[in-house]
Amino acid sequence: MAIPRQLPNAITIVRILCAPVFLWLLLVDGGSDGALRWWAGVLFIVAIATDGIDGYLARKYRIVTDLGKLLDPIADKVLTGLAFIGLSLLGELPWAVTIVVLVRELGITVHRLIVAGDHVVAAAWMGKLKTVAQAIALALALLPLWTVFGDGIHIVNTIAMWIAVLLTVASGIDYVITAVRGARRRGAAS
Ligand SMILES: O=P(O)(O)OC[C@H](O)CO
Repeated sequence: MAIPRQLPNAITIVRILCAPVFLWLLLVDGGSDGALRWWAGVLFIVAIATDGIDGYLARKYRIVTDLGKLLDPIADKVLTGLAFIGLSLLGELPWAVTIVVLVRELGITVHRLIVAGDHVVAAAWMGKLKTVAQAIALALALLPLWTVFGDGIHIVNTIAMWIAVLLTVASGIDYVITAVRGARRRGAAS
């Protein structure tokens, strides 16, 4: 069975378009734990879940494109970045955490775009693990689960967020080390 060649990239673009809608749902009533907050959390989970689907379809049907390779991580970062910003705007996450995450995400994105003409910086395994950890931590923080499980859930949320932030920093350092080693190798070869 064949699928339209542009389907994976179309899914990626839908993920980007979901991001502002999700942020609006989160902020529109001040982040209160009503229906809109639940919808914000559900939309975030559905949108971030498509991250696995577009990549899977592209690989399965051998329709991986350079555009897709660049667009896919950007779509993740728009969605997770707005989630971090939204939680900080609501006063539920320190801005220091959000800034550290945004600097790391922006850094790897700018690096990818700068070297794109020369080589592709593929997502490393630690980067993929980081995205999963961020998705779990953000989903836990966005859904008003305290209305179901009580305030104890905040301890789980805090631990999940720490794991996500540590992986974010560690995977950023991993990319820097890989980039420096690659530059040295290319320098030695020329
Ligand atoms: O390491 P990053 O920041 O490029 O993220 C990895 C991608 O999100 C995996 O889809």
